[in-house]
Amino acid sequence: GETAEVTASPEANDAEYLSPVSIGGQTLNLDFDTGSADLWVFSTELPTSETSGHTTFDPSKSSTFKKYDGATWKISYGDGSGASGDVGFDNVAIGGATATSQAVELATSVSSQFVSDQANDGLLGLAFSNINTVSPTKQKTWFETIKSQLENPLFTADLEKDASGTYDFGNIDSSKYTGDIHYAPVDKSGGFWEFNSKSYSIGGTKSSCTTCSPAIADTGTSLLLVDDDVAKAYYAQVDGSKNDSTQGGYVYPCSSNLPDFGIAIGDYIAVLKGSDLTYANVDSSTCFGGIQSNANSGMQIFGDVMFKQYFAVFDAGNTQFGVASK
Ligand SMILES: O=C(CN1CCCCC1)Nc1ccc2c(c1)OCO2
Repeated sequence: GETAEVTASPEANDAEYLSPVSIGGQTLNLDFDTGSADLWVFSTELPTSETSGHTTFDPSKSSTFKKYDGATWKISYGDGSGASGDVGFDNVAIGGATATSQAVELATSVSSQFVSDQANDGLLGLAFSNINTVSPTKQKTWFETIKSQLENPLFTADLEKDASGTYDFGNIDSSKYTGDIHYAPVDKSGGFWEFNSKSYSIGGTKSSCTTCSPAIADTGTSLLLVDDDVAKAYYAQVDGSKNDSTQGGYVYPCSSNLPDFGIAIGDYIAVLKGSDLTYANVDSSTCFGGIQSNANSGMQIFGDVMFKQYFAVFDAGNTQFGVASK
């Protein structure tokens, strides 16, 4: 069976990580997103006013591209961004592994967030295809298309703080983590890599929260979006912190010593170091937290803030998600 490895390069503030993907021989830099299941790209079908700075996929230049007549797609993300367009099939290669006849969704419209993010040429969804948005027939993700060719039906994420990391497909590279991998069973019925998270710790003090929302492992989200009462409890321990609506969340003096924050991945508490829980500067003395409220959306979203501190295994063979120290 095959294995494949690809670099994941951070944008400013580690807001997102981009990886090179070859589609019909054309290489675009895509955001690998375990929180969605559409593979869509900036394309020559977009208005040129919206493609400045982006690499666009040109189906007319691919000898292997096949149009999927009548199929369309339309996606919107939790941050309010979105895109839509039409569909075709092509050969899609990542790190030397090629999925043939992979559904490739061509954008004919993208929201302003994507127009202005010139490093991002589209998304590669790694969630489950029951949430793919192609109509009239949902399409498989790249991972689902290639899974049967892989040595093992899994992939791993090793994202780094202000440095390039890797995604690996088909194998677990033991040089990338230390100690044990701690797994939680995944409920994939909602389409996400979803698991229970019924406790947390702040500065080493553990709390159980039987009413806490389930969590998803989401490489496409920068931050850690936790239930509102948990975010409140965390920042109650940070002097001078406040939930500032103009900044869009909790801010505090950059001189603060942030407490460690433990998140439950099933029965395992992964402790995130407080020293790595600041996301960005708001100004020279005010900082924006990596932990933010999910506004009680009913889902906790464990994004890149977690992946930068823990090696992650997305195991479709056993429908489980695991983390290990690194
Ligand atoms: O939207 C995303 C991630 N998304 C991945 C694809 C690119 C655009 C950003 N995350 C997200 C998920 C839930 C949210 C949220 C953001 O803000 C409030 O709730």
